[in-house]
Amino acid sequence: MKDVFIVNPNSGRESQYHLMTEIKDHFQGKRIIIEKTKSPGHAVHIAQKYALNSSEPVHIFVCGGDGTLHEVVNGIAGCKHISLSIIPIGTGNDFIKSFGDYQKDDFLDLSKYDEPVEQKCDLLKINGEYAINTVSFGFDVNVAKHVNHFRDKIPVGGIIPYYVGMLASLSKPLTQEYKIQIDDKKYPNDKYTFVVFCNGKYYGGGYKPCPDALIDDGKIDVCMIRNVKRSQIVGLAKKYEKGLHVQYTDIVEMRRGQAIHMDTDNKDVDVNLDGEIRSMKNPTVEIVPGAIQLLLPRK
Ligand SMILES: Nc1ncnc2c1ncn2[C@@H]1O[C@H](COP(=O)(O)OP(=O)(O)OP(=O)(O)O)[C@@H](O)[C@H]1O
Repeated sequence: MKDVFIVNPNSGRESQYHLMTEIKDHFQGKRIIIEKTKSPGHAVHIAQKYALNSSEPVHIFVCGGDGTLHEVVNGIAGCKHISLSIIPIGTGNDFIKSFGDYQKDDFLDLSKYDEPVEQKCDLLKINGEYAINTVSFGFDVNVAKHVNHFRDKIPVGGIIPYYVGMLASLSKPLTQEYKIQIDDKKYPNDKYTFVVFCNGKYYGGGYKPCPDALIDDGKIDVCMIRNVKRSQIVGLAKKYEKGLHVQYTDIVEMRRGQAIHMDTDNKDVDVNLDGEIRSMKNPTVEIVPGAIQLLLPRK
């Protein structure tokens, strides 16, 4: 088995220093490969190199945040000879929060990957691109856009960019109109504030749109929140953080399915895939069961 570290050198500079020291200590005398990304999108190509060029088993450690994880997943989806471990040195690292039995430090401890726990993981596929955690439309996409914009200007870590993004988004319209079809069921045209499709449970720096989502159930969990008023958003956000919004059945609808179509009237809409923003019209989201072999740290 070949061990390959794909590292975003811009992610968590302090944790990165510790990680490099730990890699040297832990793998002393063993052959490992460290691949540092050079630009956004590069991690896809690095991962593809190992996915396509050989059938020798490869253990990829993705070292970064959810953005780097998203890229690596897009390079290796469906490749049976690649296993993936996540070393969360990014800012939000929302995907690993779905593993409730683990703390972040467990993922950072390289000695815990000597006898790892195998875990199959589904992926979401939307118009040809994969997402491992969430795909979403609406208010949170505006927030994510502002978060990315703010981080480009002021390199502040932690939760601050998410709060700034939230405040900036409150000045924009809070709803968009969509026609949604989940498997065979069509939902009437309606105004939605959030539409979130989940494989993992958390996104956006710790919000919990689909508290019951499982990464290996072959299903997409769906959270649709209709027409929230500006005066309701802060109260709702507090509940949303804990996954308690599901109680508001007058505005919140929770569903589960395998294929979802969004009719956007042929207009381009912004979509958030694991924190990366894309623009698409009439997208279809499907589940791809067991597309990734995860190796989790030993418990
Ligand atoms: N060498 C690089 N230079 C500039 N940007 C890079 C480089 N390598 C990767 N990136 C980009 O950096 C973005 C953010 O990285 P990443 O997701 O690893 O950290 P983060 O944003 O701190 O974490 P999180 O997404 O969990 O909040 C990714 O979208 C990726 O495309």
